[in-house]
Amino acid sequence: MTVIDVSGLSMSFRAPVRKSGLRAAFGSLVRREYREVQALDDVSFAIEPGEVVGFIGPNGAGKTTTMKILSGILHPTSGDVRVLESVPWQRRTGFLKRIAFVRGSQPVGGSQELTVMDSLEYQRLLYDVPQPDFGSTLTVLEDLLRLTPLLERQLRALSLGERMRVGLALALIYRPEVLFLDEPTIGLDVTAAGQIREFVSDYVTETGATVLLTSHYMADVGSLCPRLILIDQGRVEYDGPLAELSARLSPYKLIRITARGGPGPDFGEVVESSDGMWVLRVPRDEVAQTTSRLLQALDVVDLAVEEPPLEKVIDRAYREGLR
Ligand SMILES: Nc1ncnc2c1ncn2[C@@H]1O[C@H](COP(=O)(O)OP(=O)(O)OP(=O)(O)O)[C@@H](O)[C@H]1O
Repeated sequence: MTVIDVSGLSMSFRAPVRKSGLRAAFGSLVRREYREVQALDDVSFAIEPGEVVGFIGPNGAGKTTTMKILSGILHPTSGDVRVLESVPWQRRTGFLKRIAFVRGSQPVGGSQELTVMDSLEYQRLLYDVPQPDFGSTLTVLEDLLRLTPLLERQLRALSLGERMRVGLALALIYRPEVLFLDEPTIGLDVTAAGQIREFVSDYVTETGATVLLTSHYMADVGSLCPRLILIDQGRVEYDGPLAELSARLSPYKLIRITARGGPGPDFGEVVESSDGMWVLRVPRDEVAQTTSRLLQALDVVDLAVEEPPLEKVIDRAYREGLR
């Protein structure tokens, strides 16, 4: 069974046009002008059970709009969508209990006066989680998200990183099968972001959940998502393995070499060098041959072949497009 099936999805918003200045402000009270924003234009993709898919694109590409539609918050202008065989915007209780939508920009809603434990209890009642399941899931989440010291704290007193951990716990306490994660590491420091990534990876391994994840941080995408869907101006530009996108956009690999004397100019373009270490940019189909020549010609201490940094690949995709 396909978990997420999207076909010909389009969404346009009618946004009021407001000109600046007092006269224009009064004018808009009498006669409102609108402009049409085409956020999604004929988007199609399918996601199978247990897949973790990175949904990436520049600002305003349509990622959050798609997630809102898939989680039943927005009704699209047109198109067919099935998530767990349900139409999301019909918001059937049975469906809502099987999915979760977590936004890094606002991970915990509701009354900020409640403690974390009260909020978890509230979720238990709302989602009808049997007490034994609640207890066992909470034990796992406490451990994976290091929640124990936070349980008696009020939501309003949590730091950004703590809010994200709590937001995930609130979303996962009812064990959803499909997880929509919108920028789960936004604003977090390197360590906190790494912990969230590790948690998502463990959760997926343990539960087999299906995940659609947006992020502007390539570390999230690179470490969690074997498959990428790249969207730009509301249209899907790429859907496939991460490695293939890399190969398509960057016909080079990097050879990182530590050697006495240095490689010299005839082995490839040197893109970085320091203290006996050089990074060479070499066409993909010449990597094996260049590596063997390097090993024969030089006193090599260390050698590694690397993909170009994902940031560079994606930046190129955003700036130059894929068509
Ligand atoms: N409620 C709305 N009314 C009018 N336009 C909207 C509304 N919501 C989104 N849009 C527009 O739809 C387009 C897609 O927005 P969306 O938030 O889905 O982008 P995004 O890919 O999530 O961007 P970001 O990476 O900046 O979060 C943008 O042009 C945005 O301005």
